[in-house]
Amino acid sequence: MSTLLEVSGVTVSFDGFRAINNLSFQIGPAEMRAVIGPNGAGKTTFMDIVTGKTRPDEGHVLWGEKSISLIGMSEAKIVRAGIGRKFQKPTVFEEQTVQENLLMALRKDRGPLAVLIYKPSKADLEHVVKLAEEIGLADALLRISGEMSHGQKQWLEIGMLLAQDPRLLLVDEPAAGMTPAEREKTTAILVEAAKTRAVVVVEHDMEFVRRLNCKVTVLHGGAVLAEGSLDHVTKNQDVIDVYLGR
Ligand SMILES: Nc1ncnc2c1ncn2[C@@H]1O[C@H](COP(=O)(O)OP(=O)(O)OP(=O)(O)O)[C@@H](O)[C@H]1O
Repeated sequence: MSTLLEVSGVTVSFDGFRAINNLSFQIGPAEMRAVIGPNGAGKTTFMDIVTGKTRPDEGHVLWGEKSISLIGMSEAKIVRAGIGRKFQKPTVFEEQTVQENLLMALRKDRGPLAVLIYKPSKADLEHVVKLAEEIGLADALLRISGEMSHGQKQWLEIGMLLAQDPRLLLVDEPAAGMTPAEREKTTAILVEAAKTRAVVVVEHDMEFVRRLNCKVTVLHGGAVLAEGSLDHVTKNQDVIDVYLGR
């Protein structure tokens, strides 16, 4: 398997406490991966490292075919390199419609003047329709985003990230606060997205992880405790002891 992201021997300490401890793992170019683990396992810190928010003390974070180091790269440059991150709370422009939000996400030139004089091209409008179909909001293009449900806002934000066509999408607890029906639809959106890019989902909800039907990495104490299918890792006694059995 070729590698899109390689994290090797990464360590991060906060005031002497090792939040990430010699962490190593790899993600392939079009794969879905779930990352699970108890509170404080280092899941958020791992995403902070990959997106350039936190700089590791040791180790390598290599990206793409050319194995470019992401360490020391600015957060904006990492986004441009093709890494998108979805935080837990949706951050759509509430007063704008779904279409306007998606158009804004597509825009390459975001300078103030460019925004003022922007008229969407036919190609941009068609692209937005396609994105809206991918996130199940094709019938909601003209709806004001702030009036939609929590789940719909989350899908819109996923669509806004997909508009940037990232090669890796990091998604933090997408199922939180969703109804069972919304969770199911979220699974479908992410599974579809992972056909053409890597998608890494951090999630506590085991039913959600099961439906993603993918390789699972269990973090504990800032390192990989177990890795494999969900059935494989949930049978692991260490995983039961530190996470599932609690
Ligand atoms: N900026 C920081 N300063 C000090 N300690 C930190 C900082 N960021 C994270 N930590 C600590 O590092 C450890 C790992 O935290 P992290 O948030 O990555 O865990 P997590 O697996 O995402 O947990 P959760 O499931 O609760 O979100 C925790 O013990 C946390 O308190």
